Amino acid sequence: MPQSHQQSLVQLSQISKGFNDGDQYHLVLDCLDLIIQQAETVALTGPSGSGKSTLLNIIGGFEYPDTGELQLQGADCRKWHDPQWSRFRRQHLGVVFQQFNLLTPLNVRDNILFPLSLLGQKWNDWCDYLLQKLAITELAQRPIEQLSGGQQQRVAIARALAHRPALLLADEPTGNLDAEAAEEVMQLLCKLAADAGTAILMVTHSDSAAAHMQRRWHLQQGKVHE
Ligand SMILES: Nc1ncnc2c1ncn2[C@@H]1O[C@H](COP(=O)(O)OP(=O)(O)OP(=O)(O)O)[C@@H](O)[C@H]1O
Repeated sequence: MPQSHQQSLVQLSQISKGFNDGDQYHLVLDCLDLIIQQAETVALTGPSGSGKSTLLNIIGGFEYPDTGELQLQGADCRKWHDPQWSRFRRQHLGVVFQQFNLLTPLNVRDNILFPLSLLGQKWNDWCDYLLQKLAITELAQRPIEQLSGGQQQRVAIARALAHRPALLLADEPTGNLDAEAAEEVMQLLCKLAADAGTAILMVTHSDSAAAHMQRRWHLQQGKVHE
């Protein structure tokens, strides 16, 4: 994949996306333009139903736009199909959702190892560092179902950053936590992403979570306002 220091990590040009609702077409994203630079952190806010998750899904290749251009690290993704998207996600993308999507039959360590093993990588010092910083070292052998919501959230963050992705997509990553835990997790997330050189695009309804990001975008009526 082509790369240079000046190259944007994510570039959306004139992206539109809508859904059929009965016999009505509902336009959700309306000719959106946006750029995310390498290692930049961005909060995405907006009313419920404004299209925040749809936008994240398009950038992650989980949904396709109706029209417009999407470039990731300079590569034109319009014609990508599953093998290319899967490869990009495995190598360059980390994802943290509100429902952590951890593999419940596995323990903490194996959940974090999983994305690495798909890349042919082994457990390494960075994994130990993630566990230590997230205060889950003691839980490494514990099955996921025996963890609290806050502990699972930390495992989800470790798993998302284990392969040092270029971009982390986070959808309400502190949505299940109380205010104090949310603040702590946001601080950790930002520090670890900075250590890994990872850019973040984070959907949130929380002003205090958004304040941790360098930039803040508000999505309303299909457009992003800064
Ligand atoms: N697969 C789909 N089929 C039909 N409509 C959809 C689909 N996905 C999303 N929508 C609609 O698109 C609009 C945007 O949804 P989206 O989930 O992106 O909003 P959101 O800003 O993330 O909302 P929230 O803050 O409530 O999570 C909503 O009206 C939703 O009903």
